[in-house]
Amino acid sequence: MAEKRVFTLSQVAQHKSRKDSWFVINGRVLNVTSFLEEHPGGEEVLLELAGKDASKAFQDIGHSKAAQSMLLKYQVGILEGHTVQDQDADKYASLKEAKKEGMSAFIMKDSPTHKYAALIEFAVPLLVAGSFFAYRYATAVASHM
Ligand code: HEM
Repeated sequence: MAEKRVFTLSQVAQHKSRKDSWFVINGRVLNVTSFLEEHPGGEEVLLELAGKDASKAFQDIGHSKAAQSMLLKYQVGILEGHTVQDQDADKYASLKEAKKEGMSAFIMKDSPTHKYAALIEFAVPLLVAGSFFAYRYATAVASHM
C-alpha cells in the first residue's frame, strides 16, 4: 500500500521542483505536483516549501477540513519515525463512499418526497397563471355588462 512506504527527510528533499514537488505534512509524505497550479493559495507558497516539512505552515494558515482530507489524496508514504493513523485513510475512503451514495440517493427517481416536490413545482405556477386568467376573464366579462 502506498501509504506504508517510508521516506527520510533527505529523500523528500530531492523532490523540490515544479515538476516534482513533495512535502511532509504531519508525518505524511505527499506528492503535490499535480495540485500546484490548483492550490487556492497559489503555487509560489508551495514551491518555497517543496521538499520540506510544511506541517507548521499548513497548520498556521488554518486550512479547512476539506484541505486536510486532500492530504490523504496526495499521500505517497510516511516520514521515517512517524506513524499516521490509518483510520484517517479509512475516513477518507468512507467520505468518498458517502459522497457517491449521497449522489445516487439524490437522483433516485421514485423517492416519494421528490415526486411530491415535483408536483408542487408543476402545480403552483399553473395555479397562479390559472387564477390570473380567470381574474382577467371575470373583469372583462364584468366590464361588458
Ligand atoms: C501541500 C498540501 C496543501 C493542500 C492540499 C492545500 C490545500 C488548500 C486548499 C484546499 C485551500 C483553500 C482553502 C481551504 O480549503 O482551506 C488552500 C488555501 C491556502 N493555502 Fe494551502 N494547501 C496545502 C499546503 C499549503 C502550504 C504548505 C501553505 C503555506 C505556505 C499553504 C497556504 C495556503 C494559503 C495562503 C491559502 C489561501 C487562504 C485564503 O485565501 O484564505 N497551503 N490550500
